[in-house]
Amino acid sequence: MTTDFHSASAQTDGAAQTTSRDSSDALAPYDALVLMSFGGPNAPEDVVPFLRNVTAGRGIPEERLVEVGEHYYGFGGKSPINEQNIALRAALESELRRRGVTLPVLWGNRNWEPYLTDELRAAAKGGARRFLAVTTSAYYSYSSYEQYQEDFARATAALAEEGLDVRIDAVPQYFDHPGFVRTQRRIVREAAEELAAAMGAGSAANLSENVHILYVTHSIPLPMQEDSRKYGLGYREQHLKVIEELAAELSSAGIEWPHELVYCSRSGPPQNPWLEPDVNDRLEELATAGAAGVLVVPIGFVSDHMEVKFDLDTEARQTAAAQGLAYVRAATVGTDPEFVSGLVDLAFERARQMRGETAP
Ligand SMILES: CC1=C(CCC(=O)O)c2cc3nc(cc4[nH]c(cc5[nH]c(cc1n2)c(C)c5CCC(=O)O)c(CCC(=O)O)c4C)C(CCC(=O)O)=C3C
Ligand SMILES: [Fe+2]
Repeated sequence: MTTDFHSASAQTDGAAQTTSRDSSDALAPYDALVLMSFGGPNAPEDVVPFLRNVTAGRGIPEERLVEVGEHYYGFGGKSPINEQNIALRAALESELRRRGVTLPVLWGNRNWEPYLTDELRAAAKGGARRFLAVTTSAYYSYSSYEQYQEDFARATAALAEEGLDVRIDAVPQYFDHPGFVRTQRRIVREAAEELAAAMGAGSAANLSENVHILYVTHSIPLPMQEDSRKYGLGYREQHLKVIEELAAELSSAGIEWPHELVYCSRSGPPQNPWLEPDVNDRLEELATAGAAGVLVVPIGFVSDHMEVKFDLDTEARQTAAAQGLAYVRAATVGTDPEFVSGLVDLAFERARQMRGETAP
């Protein structure tokens, strides 16, 4: 997998030097687009060193690390996230080519190979200097946004020490961007029909049983939630804004199921408060209150990585089954063409701003 990437990057390093500005004007002054992500293990022997990278100095209890390690071992020690990022990188590249842009698309991570700093170094040695990053998180908070900004600063500083003067800018988070929201609208409509079909109804609008929608995102500690309010809308409220749009979409299709925002993947010491309720707790409560089915919509995640595969497709699905609830988990945006095209629109927009053609 890394081999694949390195051969792609070897080609693109050359391109950064030789590509004429003409074909790449839409992203000038940038020399490359960078897909920035979290990273995940590729094999069982990667799991412990990966978890050490993630939690370095962050006070995650040992029991939690063992538990999360088990999630990865349960999937052969391999996170799905890397293949998903390889696919997203390729989709971004195709969309750029379709629009006549020949710039390379690099892929770098915070916690596992290919590491951001290494990928930037290779590109910089090929002559690239200015990078525009797109991250795999749609929302603003310390973990989903600022930590990536810190990664960019750290990589830039490390390369400066080596005499490589690079600069990285990023597109804004995109939870409220049309490419993301329209894709989620389509996804939620399709998933509602899937649940209706699973429950034997002809259509979602005609489903008369007691069904609920649980929109799911990654829990964060309450102080991190509080801090995220500096972005205008806090982390939780950014999700509520997306949910409002999705509820309107469903309503226009005659689907008025009750819905709420719930959380998964809580970690940290039990005495520290995190955003609640947990998806599993709500599934049990809803079943007790007479619900017959649930639609779980992972709006907090852009692809089916470990939180989705384990916390939702494994654990929450089991909870629902034990309660006799019909359960459908909606797709994530993944490499949906409308989503990918929206990311490229954002990159073009950022480049226009950088060239002084539009106001930031
Ligand atoms: C908001 C948020 C996103 C954003 C949504 C997004 O970006 O999609 C996200 C993404 C991810 N988090 C991931 C994995 C982990 N996160 C951890 C720990 C933590 N996450 C937190 C928050 C978030 N995390 C927090 C506040 C912690 C504890 C403190 C800390 O350590 O900062 C831990 C340590 C063990 C544990 O405590 O669970 C692991 C292994 C993976 C990879 C999955 C894969 O391999 O497929 C991905 C994409
Ligand atoms: Fe996380």
